[in-house]
Amino acid sequence: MRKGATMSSGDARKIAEGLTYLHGFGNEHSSEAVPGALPEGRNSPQRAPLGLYAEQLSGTAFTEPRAHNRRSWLYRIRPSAAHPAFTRTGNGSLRTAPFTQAVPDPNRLRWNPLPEPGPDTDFLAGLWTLGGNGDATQRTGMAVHLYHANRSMERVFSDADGELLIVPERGGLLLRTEFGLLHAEPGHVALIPRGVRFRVELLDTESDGGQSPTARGYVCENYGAPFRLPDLGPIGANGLANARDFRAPVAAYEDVEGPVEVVNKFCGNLWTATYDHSPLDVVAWHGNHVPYVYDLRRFNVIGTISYDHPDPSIFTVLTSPSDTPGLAGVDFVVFAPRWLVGEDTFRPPYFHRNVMSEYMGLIEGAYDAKAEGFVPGGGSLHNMMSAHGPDRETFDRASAAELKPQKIDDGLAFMFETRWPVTLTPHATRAEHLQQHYDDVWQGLEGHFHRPLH
Ligand SMILES: O=C(O)Cc1cc(O)ccc1O
Ligand SMILES: [Fe+2]
Repeated sequence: MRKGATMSSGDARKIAEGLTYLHGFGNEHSSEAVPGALPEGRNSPQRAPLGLYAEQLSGTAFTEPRAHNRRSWLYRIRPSAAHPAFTRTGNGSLRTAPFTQAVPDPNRLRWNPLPEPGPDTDFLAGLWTLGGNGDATQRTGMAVHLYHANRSMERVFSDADGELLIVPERGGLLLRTEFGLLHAEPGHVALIPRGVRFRVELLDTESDGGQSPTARGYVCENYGAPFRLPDLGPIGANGLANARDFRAPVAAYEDVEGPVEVVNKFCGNLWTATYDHSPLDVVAWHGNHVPYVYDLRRFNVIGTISYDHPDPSIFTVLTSPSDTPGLAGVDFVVFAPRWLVGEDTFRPPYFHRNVMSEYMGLIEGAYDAKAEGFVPGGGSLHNMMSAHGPDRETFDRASAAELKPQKIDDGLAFMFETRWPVTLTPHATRAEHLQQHYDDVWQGLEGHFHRPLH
């Protein structure tokens, strides 16, 4: 039995709240849980320190430009190669690109939150794929997943198909990774790089009294180039998500012998193997292919101080560039608390049709383009060129509002914006929580044209 298998969510919370971190996105970090575990001056000495095994984990091709190259060196009790064969296991509600089973839908679509999970649902079992694009085997595109869980994972998971951007909406998470531990609460995001093994444990909250923690949220699975911070151009050297606010774990390892189930997502399917030890056995590491947590409230929001509503690209936290400059495979965008001061300006999001496809979710509160129906844990999809924008109520209110400086601080929404249309999974098209009359929010936007008199 692994250490921690009987740990309560209260104990996990104590651990989560006591964690220390390394700071900075993309840094060449290093950490050792035992002094002397990290070799000096070379990556792969003839004998690694303390009898550990040295192993490289590559997130980009060896030959990619230095500025974008991602890899880490891990010094571990057993090499990752020491494992039995994987065999297929059920995929649950997890699906992978290419998404070919449903016809791509030009309609505006909106979902309520996932229903409560069935008994004994861990994070992996609770993943429910909404849709996506590209092809995981080609390392292009992305998938939108939601999750709901009511128990901590005991097994370990890794995703060969892409990196995972986890966006908790309900319930804190303790992420035990090969690199160490991370704590993510609603309002934070966690980024698990491709191939990194991890386990998600649920943290109790005051409201559940430690009895039955539940967790819910969103996941962007990015099959493409690893997320990076966007260039800032004329904004300057600072702003948006500041690199130093990304926190990486310090090394922490499990020295555990005995059966541990390890599940590997590979080209769309889940494969399982029972190891005779925990693969979270990394005693020291260095590199830049590392997991992070980031508090979205640290986002330095930049917007107009004169007039007009800037395009939401100004709210980009992380971007996965594609092979066309400026055209993201997927952008992760946050609508964080901010002041609106634009003069003679329709301040909420404008009406628009976008070549990019927009999946939006809500972590907390409300969103300034929608008066009702877009709720925390729910989501909307406005696919390529679909016409959308403020609902009628928002349009009426914002068109008449007195334009005093106004603080928007009653919500936290986000968007996964992707260059390819999002095709749904069959279960997303027929889900009970798919709203039936979303189009109605734009009903009653009547013509007010002052026609010229002839
Ligand atoms: O559709 C949305 O709500 C997202 C969005 C926000 C915004 O401020 C401008 C354009 C846009 O697509
Ligand atoms: Fe939009």
